[in-house]
Amino acid sequence: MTTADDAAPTTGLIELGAAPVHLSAERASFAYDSRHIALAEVNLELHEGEALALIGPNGAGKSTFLKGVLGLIPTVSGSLSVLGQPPRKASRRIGYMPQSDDIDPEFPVTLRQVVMMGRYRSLGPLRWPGSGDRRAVNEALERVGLAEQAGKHFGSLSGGQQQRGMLARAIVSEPSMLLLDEPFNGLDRSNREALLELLGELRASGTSIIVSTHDFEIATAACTHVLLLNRCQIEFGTVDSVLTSEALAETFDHATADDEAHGHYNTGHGHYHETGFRGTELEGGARGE
Ligand SMILES: Nc1ncnc2c1ncn2[C@@H]1O[C@H](COP(=O)(O)OP(=O)(O)OP(=O)(O)O)[C@@H](O)[C@H]1O
Repeated sequence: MTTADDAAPTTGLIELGAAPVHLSAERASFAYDSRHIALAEVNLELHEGEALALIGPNGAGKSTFLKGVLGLIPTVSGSLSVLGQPPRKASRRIGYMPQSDDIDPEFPVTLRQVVMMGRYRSLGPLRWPGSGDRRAVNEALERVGLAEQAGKHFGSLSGGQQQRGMLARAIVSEPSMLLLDEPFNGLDRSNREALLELLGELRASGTSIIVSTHDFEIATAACTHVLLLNRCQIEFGTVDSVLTSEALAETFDHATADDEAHGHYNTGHGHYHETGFRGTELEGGARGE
């Protein structure tokens, strides 16, 4: 058995002319405690500039996978290499936008200060932000269309603006890889389109992206690859090859069967019915029909 930390560092270049490998998982399994595997047997490879959508019901393991890539939870079997390194060592080169944030809206902090938090890891313990850091913050705010709000109290911004601020924080250190947990939730159409455009620009500059989403339209518009999950890998491949009605049925129906059989995890089956995810996208919008 190998673990992430045992994985041999690679140069990231697998063959002449190939794009560098940014993420490589071989039978990787993740756990929060020693008794329960939260997500089992992931096998995939993602290259520079590619984008991966994580799709599965509630409790399927999407956030768990992101935490595994960040090295916040261990790879308990198999191996995971991130940017050619074990996950914890690569985390400085990763930008992360969590699903919900820990910033109390009452906390007296400006948007500019929130974005500067994204520079602290690269600043190190004994260095104050310099002009380069301030320039990076301004540029990140510019990219998400919030330059004019920089001095505002973070808590006074709208929900969509706060989300864009968190995205600015995730990209301010120019990460090689960007992880986004449900970034499109609650965004209106124009904010969604602006985010899609920004993700396209980041990919064109070589950033790889992993995005957890419940939205097929986003997966198709923003991503090159899809990982279907339900506590284990159901399927991985290019968007066109994976988003078939059969694979989606397996991902979501399997959830119901397991949930009923074992009653031990939240599949979110009802949620997908309620939102029309299965009723609309699976039947009408899925590929391969
Ligand atoms: N901090 C934790 N400690 C122990 N188990 C956890 C923890 N967080 C998640 N899990 C378990 O790991 C499994 C996968 O959960 P995860 O949050 O990764 O799913 P998800 O696909 O991101 O769900 P959602 O769409 O609801 O955000 C679930 O069984 C969940 O209960």
